[in-house]
Amino acid sequence: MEALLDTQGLLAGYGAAPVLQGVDLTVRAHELWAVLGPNGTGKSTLLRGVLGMLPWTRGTVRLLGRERARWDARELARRVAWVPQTFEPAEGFSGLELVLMGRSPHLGLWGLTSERDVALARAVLEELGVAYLADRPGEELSGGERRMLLLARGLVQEPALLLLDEPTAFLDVAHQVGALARVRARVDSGLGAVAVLHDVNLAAAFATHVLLLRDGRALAQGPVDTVLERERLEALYGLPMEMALAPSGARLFAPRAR
Ligand SMILES: Nc1ncnc2c1ncn2[C@@H]1O[C@H](COP(=O)(O)OP(=O)(O)OP(=O)(O)O)[C@@H](O)[C@H]1O
Repeated sequence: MEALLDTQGLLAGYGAAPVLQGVDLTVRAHELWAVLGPNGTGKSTLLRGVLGMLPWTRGTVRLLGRERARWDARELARRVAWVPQTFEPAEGFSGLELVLMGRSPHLGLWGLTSERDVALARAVLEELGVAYLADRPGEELSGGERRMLLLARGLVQEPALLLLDEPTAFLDVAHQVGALARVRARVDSGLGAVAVLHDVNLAAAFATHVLLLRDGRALAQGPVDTVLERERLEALYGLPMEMALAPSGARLFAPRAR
């Protein structure tokens, strides 16, 4: 199966010194990669580097089999969606209109949305349990409501590859689980996804694979069940950790408080 994303030896940064120091990552359809690591370690930089949004990157980045530099931006936006950490909605747009912006790479010459586009946007809002946001003014929304709209915008884009930067930040626990469950359902149907997360237990529950990133390098990467281990998480965060088995069989990780 052709990789949706393939980076080899990715170096990327903003100033003189690289933040990413040679990351290799291959993501295929049916895979949800969680990227875990301490603050400032390069997780968002990895997503931005993949998308070509940084002052400089070295190494190779291939998206759907083609070098990133050879993609036309609009063509790429039909295949790859990015859900950033935050956004400031321009004034005067409703929740539905903000979500519909995800359809723009698919629209024709005049940029007019069709009934199908609107139906799709409403269906995604419904699926995420936030249909009530459709008619709300974007600038009035809370942090969590904005996050749900960002995710909805990424999903209506109908990408082959979805890149999510902390999609669960600001969400209550029900919306965290709801959002990742919807992403995972699409991954099971053939989407490929990369999600920067801070919650190890959400990664354990929803990811198929994990990349542990520390100081711009991969500490470990691979299938979630083999890579997520207490000792590795201790090395990742520099903190004593505990692991327990829930009655369901799920592994639960927590920092050791004392
Ligand atoms: N626009 C920028 N210009 C210069 N340096 C930056 C810029 N954005 C990020 N950095 C630096 O790059 C490093 C990695 O940042 P990045 O945002 O990738 O970290 P992260 O792992 O996503 O962190 P967090 O978990 O805190 O979101 C940090 O040292 C940060 O200060």
